[in-house]
Amino acid sequence: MALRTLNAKNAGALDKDLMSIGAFSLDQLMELAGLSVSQAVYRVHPPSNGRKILVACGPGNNGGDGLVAARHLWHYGYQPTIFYPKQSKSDLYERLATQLKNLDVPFTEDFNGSLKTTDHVVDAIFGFSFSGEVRDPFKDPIIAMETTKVPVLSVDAPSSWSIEDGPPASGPGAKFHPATLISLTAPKPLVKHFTGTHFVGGRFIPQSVAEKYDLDIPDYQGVDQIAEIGGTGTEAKKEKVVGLAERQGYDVRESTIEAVHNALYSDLTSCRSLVESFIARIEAYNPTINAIITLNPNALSIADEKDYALAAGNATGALFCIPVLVKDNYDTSDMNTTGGCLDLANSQPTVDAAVVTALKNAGAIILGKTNLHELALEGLTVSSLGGQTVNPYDHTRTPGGSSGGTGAAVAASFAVFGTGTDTVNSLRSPASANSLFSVRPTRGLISRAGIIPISFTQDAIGPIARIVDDLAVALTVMASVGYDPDDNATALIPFSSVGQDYSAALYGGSLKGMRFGLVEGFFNRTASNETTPVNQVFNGVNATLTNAGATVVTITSNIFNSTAISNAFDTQRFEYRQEMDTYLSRASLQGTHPSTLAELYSSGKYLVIPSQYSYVDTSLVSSTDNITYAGIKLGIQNLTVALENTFKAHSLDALIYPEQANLVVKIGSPSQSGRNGILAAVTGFPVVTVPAGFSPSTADAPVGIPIGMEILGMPWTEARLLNTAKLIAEVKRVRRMPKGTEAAVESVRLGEVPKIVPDTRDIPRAYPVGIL
Ligand SMILES: NC(=O)C1=CN([C@@H]2O[C@H](COP(=O)(O)OP(=O)(O)OC[C@H]3O[C@@H](n4cnc5c(N)ncnc54)[C@H](O)[C@@H]3O)[C@@H](O)[C@H]2O)[C@@H](O)CC1
Ligand SMILES: [K+]
Repeated sequence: MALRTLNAKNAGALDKDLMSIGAFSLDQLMELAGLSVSQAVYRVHPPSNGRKILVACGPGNNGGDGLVAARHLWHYGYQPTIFYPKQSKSDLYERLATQLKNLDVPFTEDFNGSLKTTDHVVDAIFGFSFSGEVRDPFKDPIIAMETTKVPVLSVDAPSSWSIEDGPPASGPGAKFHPATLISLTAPKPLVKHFTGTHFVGGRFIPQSVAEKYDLDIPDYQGVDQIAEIGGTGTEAKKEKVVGLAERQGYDVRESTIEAVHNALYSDLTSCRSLVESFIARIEAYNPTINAIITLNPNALSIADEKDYALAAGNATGALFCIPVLVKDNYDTSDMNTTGGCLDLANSQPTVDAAVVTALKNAGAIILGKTNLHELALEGLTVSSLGGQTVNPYDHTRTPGGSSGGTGAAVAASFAVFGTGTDTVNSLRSPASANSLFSVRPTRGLISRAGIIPISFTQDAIGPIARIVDDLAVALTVMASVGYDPDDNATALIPFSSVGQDYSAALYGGSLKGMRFGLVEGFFNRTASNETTPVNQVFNGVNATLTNAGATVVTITSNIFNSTAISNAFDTQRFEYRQEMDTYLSRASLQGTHPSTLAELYSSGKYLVIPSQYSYVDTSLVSSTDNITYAGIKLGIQNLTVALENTFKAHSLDALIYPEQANLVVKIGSPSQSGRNGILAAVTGFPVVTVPAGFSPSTADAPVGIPIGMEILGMPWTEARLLNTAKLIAEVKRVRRMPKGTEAAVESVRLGEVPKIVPDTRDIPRAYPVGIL
């Protein structure tokens, strides 16, 4: 919106009224003005963009605003330097200068010299009482601001501009176009000529005064002293652009990394608008899906930094401005990391997980954290802190798990992609149940440092996405951590996989001539409403692959029995307690949290599903010293050899099988039964999960319930698996949006990131909290 303007004469009269009718003192008005200036600086140039701020102060009240702003900026952690060549001798100004000197804020006489080392400039030289041509000693600083590449924020007016008519026709300031302007109390007529980012600061004007001068009160948000407004500035451009974007069909639903980058780099949208669009979807649909534990309170300011970088030509990173949701068992230094467990509600890592750092370094915006099956121990995605996450395709069903919050959120387009962890099934079950792609990498490919652990042998982490291409970019970034001394398994990475670009592997190749082993032991051939749809979808997969020229061999070996593998080789109960005790006792884990697993399970603030009571009870007393553990590790080696031999015996490119032999279970079920993740989990072989089809449509599941396929390959063959997944996705287009979250959501300008409170009211009664 464009606000009504105030000419110089009325601006002066308004100030007088504020002091007489309004009963404000000059000190107060200046304090409020300077405070709003400091907030505007923070908004356009957060400290992470560079802390050095050069504040140019003129001889009048505009200069006073600059002195006040500098003091606030110092307290926000900036390092201001003051250029104040014509210092007023009045008591007010001397006190303002003393206040700065008491903070050791330096004063400089060398504007041009200081400009060379500063990160941002505040122009508080002249305000609404400026007239005529600029006189010394201010000519040089204005010429310097005109030409510098350092961004400038002008207070009330770009100094040298006529209050009514804008920039002078010639002389100093004729080409002065600051990046940002903050109009105090109300915009002046000169804003017609201003095209940058425009704020108004004046959240103290009484209604009576506003009415007398016919002023619009802008829409201040939260505790902000400032509001960004439209008119001819950037905001207007953004508003126009959003409208254009809608007309041209750009939409965050089902958006991909490439689509987001195209929109951003062709100026169809801004990073902030993008983030707002995803948040709008979360606000609209999360109350039903309950997939989010927390949103990142800094997401919008990070987006602003990205926009600033983009404007400056510094948009770098494969994930520049890509909103990503991470499972809440990934350590994040700016959000608690809870594992969905009430007893970890206030557990605050001070160091990001290695992969979180990698995602941020690649430009991603960590939009928030997703619910999971508590501590990632099962696949129903219910937790004492996060409640029950709901499958967006069928609200009576679970979203799979344990990374079910990520699965449901990505399916509902709450972010471009998300991350998960997988100890037995947890990256694959949510992909399968939400018509998504995921990769469980070879053991060691991605560092697990800073992830709430379960099992050194079985834990793996990876991305979940709506298309293979995004999965490949995300895997490339997550695997870029490489060897990490904090996770010994990363020492296994072969040279050929170090720094690999998985996107490059997506092109070329053909299904023709490929050989797939269809694992018969991983099906449930007893006909039922829950199993028949899976079997029928796989008949279709078989036909599609065969039609594309591939050979599908049925593998009948009796080693492929998930229940038997699980009973014989699962290592979790031996490794869990030691791993968790190490995680919980690290010095870098701050906030309040238990320091051992035993302490956690004596708190009463946890949820364990009854079918896992004995597993957790055993874990609390067992360890890797247990005599049976060595035998199990040996057994896994034998299984690994048998698996390799299956590949060799049939000249296979990959094994294929349903992630789950039945449909994803209903909410309230005793467990997520029928899954086949254990084979890859214990052997450490990589799996890419792809959507395979849907069950028939029903009233509860209008587009059907998603059914997913695992493609398991030999170690370190992620590139080939992704290529295969892409080829399959090309001949078998499966993914569809969930009906319930299908509608577009109009986004709104947000002053701050809304707080999301997970819904724990619907935890099924079958899972009592605090019982073990
Ligand atoms: N008066 C108030 O109560 C408030 C004033 N505010 C600030 O005060 C500003 C207005 O303050 P002032 O009326 O003191 O005036 P300004 O700060 O706009 O500047 C006037 C000073 O600049 C000098 N000057 C004018 N034209 C010049 C030229 N061509 N070359 C060199 N020097 C020139 C004048 O001699 C005078 O010393 C507003 O724009 C705003 O920033 C805000 O703090 C809000 C409250
Ligand atoms: K100014």
